[in-house]
Parts: sequence; structure tokens; C-alpha cells
Amino acid sequence: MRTVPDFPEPGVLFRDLNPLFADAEAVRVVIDAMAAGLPEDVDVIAPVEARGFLLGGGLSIAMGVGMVPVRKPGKLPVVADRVDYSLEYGTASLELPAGVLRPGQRVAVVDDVLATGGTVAAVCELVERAGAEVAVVSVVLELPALGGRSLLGGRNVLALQSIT
Ligand SMILES: O=P(O)(O)OC[C@H]1O[C@H](OP(=O)(O)OP(=O)(O)O)[C@H](O)[C@@H]1O
Ligand SMILES: Nc1ncnc2[nH]cnc12
Repeated sequence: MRTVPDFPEPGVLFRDLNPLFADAEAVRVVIDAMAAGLPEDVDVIAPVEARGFLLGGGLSIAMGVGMVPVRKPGKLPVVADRVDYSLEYGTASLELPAGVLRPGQRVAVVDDVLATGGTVAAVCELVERAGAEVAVVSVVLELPALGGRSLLGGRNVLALQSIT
């Protein structure tokens, strides 16, 4: 990965994982490590648009479980629920598709970066409001200086790497 200063706005140190995603061996190592860390009783993966989708497909195949994609507004034909949230550089909203996540299912929330935690906290809220359970939040990279875990309560958070 590489660090790009002042993107998408002044003061943000943007951690760009595109070099990782472009490297087949790195992708394999990351997917294998994420899969190895997930609880065995996970029923479904909830990857977050857009960068979480780059991990969700591989992880779904590696784990043998399906996916419920969590999407930005205006993309889903039928919406179960929506949460508005703040992230490191602004505000946004995420939506859960209707009729695919079942109450009681154990969900792995998957994304590339945990920064302020606003994004994955919003996904956890969508999952739990649907009556499902967040078994784990799995990310490639955590930025602990931004305090993301504090927004996630006592939830199980796995990060492959953390940098300050
Ligand atoms: O912990 P937070 O402060 O919420 O930030 C983390 C989120 O920010 C990025 O997504 P972004 O909203 O930039 O969208 P993208 O995946 O479409 O690039 C990243 O992929 C995480 O989802
Ligand atoms: N600093 C950062 N780098 C990459 N993705 C991010 N998402 C939120 N903050 C980020």
C-alpha cells in the first residue's frame, strides 16, 4: 500500500491499497489471512461498497458463504433499511438490500480500512436492525489513531495490519 497526503481533502493521509489489489500474490495472502481469522460459524459476509467489494468476492469463495452487499444510496432496487453516518472525510449513507439477510444469521462485516469507524458502525447497525448478529468486523488495515474501535462497542474486530 502507499500513503497519499491531502486526499480526498487537506489534512487526510490517504492509505491507498490499490498496489495491493493489483498484486495477485498479495490478494491471495490477504484473502487467506482474512478467511483464517473468521469464526467458522459465520453464515454470510456483508462487504461494504465500494472497496469492501474487492475483498468480499474472494472471501465468499474462500469461506464457502454468500454475500449481502451493503450499498451506497440509489443502487438497490429494494431497500430494507438505510443509515446515515460520518467518516474521516465527510458524511455518507449506506443501505441494506431487502429480503436477503435473515434474522439470526451470523454476519462478517468486511471492508478494506477501519478509520473513524463510522462506516462499519453503520453496517453493524443495519445488520442488527435486521435481527442478524455481527459475528466479526474484518478489515485489512486499521488506523488506530482515528479511534474506530470506540464506535464499535465490544464487537469482535480483526485487522490484518494497523498503522499510525
Ligand atoms: O472508518 P471510516 O472513517 O468510516 O472510513 C473507512 C471507510 O472509508 C472508505 O470508504 P469510502 O467511503 O471512501 O468509499 P469507497 O469504498 O467507495 O472508496 C473505506 O473503504 C471504508 O469503507
Ligand atoms: N485515511 C484513509 N485512507 C484510506 N481510506 C480511508 N477511509 C477513511 N479514511 C481513510
